[in-house]
Amino acid sequence: MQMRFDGRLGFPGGFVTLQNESLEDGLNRELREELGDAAAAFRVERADHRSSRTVSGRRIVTHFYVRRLTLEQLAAVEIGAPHAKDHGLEVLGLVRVPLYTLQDGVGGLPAFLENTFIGTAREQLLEALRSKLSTRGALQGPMGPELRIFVFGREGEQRECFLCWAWHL
Ligand SMILES: O=c1[nH]cnc2c1ncn2[C@@H]1O[C@H](COP(=O)(O)OP(=O)(O)O)[C@@H](O)[C@H]1O
Repeated sequence: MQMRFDGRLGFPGGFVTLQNESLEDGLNRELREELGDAAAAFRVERADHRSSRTVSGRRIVTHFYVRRLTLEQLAAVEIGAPHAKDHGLEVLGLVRVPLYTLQDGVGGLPAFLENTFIGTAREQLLEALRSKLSTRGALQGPMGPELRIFVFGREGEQRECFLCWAWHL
C-alpha cells in the first residue's frame, strides 16, 4: 500500500475524467504518476477489476483493481517509486503489508490492520487477501511472502476514483 499525504494508508489511485479517457486508461496514467516509470512495464486491464463502491456523502465511485506482477516488476517499482511525479506530495512512500502473524499473536498483519486507512482501503485489503491469499497458506512465517500495494487518480466532472493493488507470491 502507500502512505498518503494525509497520514492514512491507502491504495495508489485517483480521479479520472471519463469524457477523455477510459477507467483503465486513467488508472494506468495515475499509476505512472504515483509509482513512476516502472509502472509502464505492465498495464491494469478491465479483467483485473474486482469491486466497485460508492463513497457515502460524496459523489464518488471507487473501483478496485487487482493486478499480479512478477517479482522483477515489483522490485523495479519499489526502486523507482521515490522518483515518481507525486512522490513527496500525494504519496509519501510505498508500504509492504506483512502477511504473517508473529508468535505473540499481534505482530505482523494484526498490528498492521490497527493503522488508520482511507475510506474502505482496509476492507479492500481484507477482501483481496481472502480471495487471493488465504487459500494458498500465505499468512504464515515472517520470512514468507509479502504483499505490496499501489494506487492512482485525477479530478473530473464525474468523479471516478481508481484504486489498484498489485501482489506477488
Ligand atoms: O485506497 C482507497 N481505498 C478506498 N477508498 C479510497 C482510497 N483512496 C481514496 N478513497 C476514497 O476516495 C475519496 C477521495 O480520495 P482522496 O482523499 O485521495 O481525494 P480528495 O483529496 O479529493 O478527497 C476518499 O475520501 C475516500 O473515500
